[in-house]
Amino acid sequence: MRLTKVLEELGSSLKKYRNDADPNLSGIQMDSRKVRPGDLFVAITGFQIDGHKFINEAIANGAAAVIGENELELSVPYIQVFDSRLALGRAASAFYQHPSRKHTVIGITGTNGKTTVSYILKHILEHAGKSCSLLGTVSYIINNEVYKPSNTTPDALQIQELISKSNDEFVVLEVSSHALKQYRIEGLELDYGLFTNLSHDHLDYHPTIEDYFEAKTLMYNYMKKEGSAVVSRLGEWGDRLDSILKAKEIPVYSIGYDAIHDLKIEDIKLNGESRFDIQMGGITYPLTFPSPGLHNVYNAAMAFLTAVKIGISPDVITKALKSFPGVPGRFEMISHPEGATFIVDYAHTKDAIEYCLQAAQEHEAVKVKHIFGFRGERDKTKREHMIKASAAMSDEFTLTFDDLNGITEEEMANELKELNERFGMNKGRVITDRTLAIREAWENARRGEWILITGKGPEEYQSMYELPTSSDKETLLYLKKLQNKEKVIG
Ligand SMILES: CC(=O)N[C@H]1[C@@H](OP(=O)(O)OP(=O)(O)OC[C@H]2O[C@@H](n3ccc(=O)[nH]c3=O)[C@H](O)[C@@H]2O)O[C@H](CO)[C@@H](O)[C@@H]1O[C@H](C)C(=O)N[C@@H](C)C(=O)N[C@H](CCC(=O)O)C(=O)O
Ligand SMILES: Nc1ncnc2c1ncn2[C@@H]1O[C@H](COP(=O)(O)OP(=O)(O)OP(=O)(O)O)[C@@H](O)[C@H]1O
Repeated sequence: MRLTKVLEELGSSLKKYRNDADPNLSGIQMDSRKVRPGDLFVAITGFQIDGHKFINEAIANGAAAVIGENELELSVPYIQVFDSRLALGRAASAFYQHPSRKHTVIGITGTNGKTTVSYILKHILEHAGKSCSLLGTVSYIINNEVYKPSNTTPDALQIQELISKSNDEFVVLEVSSHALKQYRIEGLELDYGLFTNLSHDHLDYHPTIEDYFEAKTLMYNYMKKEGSAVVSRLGEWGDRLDSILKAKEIPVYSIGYDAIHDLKIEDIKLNGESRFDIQMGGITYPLTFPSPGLHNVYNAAMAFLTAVKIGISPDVITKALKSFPGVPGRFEMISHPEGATFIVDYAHTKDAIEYCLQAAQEHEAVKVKHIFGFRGERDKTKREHMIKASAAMSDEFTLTFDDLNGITEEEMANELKELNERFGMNKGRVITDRTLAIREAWENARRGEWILITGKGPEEYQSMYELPTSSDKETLLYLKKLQNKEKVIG
């Protein structure tokens, strides 16, 4: 593609174009190390490092043109822009010929539930005989091929490239607030924009919860003309978003507990699996959903309403929900030979912990134990609330290491001790070594107990383990195998 073709799409982000050569571009890169002859290099002012420092390297590697924010004279055509991240999205979309226009694209934002709702939607769509790509925290899946994720929402370049490879009719993608602030979905066009909920999280990145909410609303700047929103109005943020979207004249379909909503949830019965009714258009649909917990009722309801709007029949959706296999690392159960149940769950907010502990209680557990920790520098303000939730709803809990992420073992150990003393209500203790904490729980597990281990799904990049496994689930499976072996040998 010619450089001028890309330039046409930069719109108001273009500041200055300093060369009238028009090279044919063979690719786009934002990392100088990946530049091949004929590529367009986009220099990003990063959080860690300034990409403009690598322009010479990019040119030495054969860059045919460069986009950047600084005032520069270069030996190749240089396009100066106001914001390189924004320009990157637009340029990548142009280069890959606007791939999102060829698919029905569903963006999902919110604090919790994005991964779960995306998996439920993919399952429903496939049940209805349709194909669906998925981009999110656990994996990127395109044409049934699984790629290891770099982020919850990939960078703009990767999004456009992956979607351009997709032969699937639908694309479901998780849209994080980080991604929205960093223009990672610039150049993407959405058919449906889903909002799950908002709660205390990522306040290390967003100065206030208002800023966090505002970032979430940015997703709706990327709707196709005929696009619509599906909003959970089970909380105040959903109500606020509803007003904002109506002011923008974006059609909103909502879920809630009242008849004013397009989908009304009622008659919830939680006992391991979830049974509940959905009222839509004067018809009641009784549903069974195998993933435990009230939060999963909400997730299933969001997916139900979205699927109906897509045009899938409620009968097909009902059947699909009943056979939903669950999401890796979300309330995954591992049975203990003595009759206890271990659960691995990715809960890392106060709300998520409460939903999970409530779901364990629904099973009439003899005792509910909880093992969890905190990520290093991230979100220090939410730790107190997570401990309070656990102290209020579990019978006992263990604080342990999670990702240390920027702080030392000693600092984290002291923090766990101090937080436990202040907010643990004498129910907590600290075992810093996570593997040891899990092993200790495994060895002491008794019939009827539920032991919830939260904070880590299967995502490898979250791992802080050295040995012998890379996730909480693998640790449990390893202990189980070890115990079975010991039994055989004994
Ligand atoms: C803090 C943050 O959000 N950083 C994101 C940001 O990185 P950055 O562009 O600032 O990276 P940088 O290292 O400063 O590099 C600047 C530029 O120099 C370039 N470079 C660098 C070295 C070199 O030799 N040559 C070169 O050209 C780099 O390719 C880059 O373009 O832009 C990158 C591209 O989009 C992201 O991958 C990266 O996410 C990092 C890995 C990250 O950890 N982000 C987290 C906080 C995040 O985004 N999380 C959310 C979900 C959160 C949740 O819900 O739990 C997510 O969507 O994943
Ligand atoms: N609708 C919901 N409301 C509150 N908590 C939820 C909801 N759905 C899931 N959870 C809890 O949050 C955890 C993370 O769920 P999920 O991975 O679906 O969310 P996410 O938005 O993708 O999270 P992240 O952005 O951090 O990857 C789950 O393991 C569960 O404990």
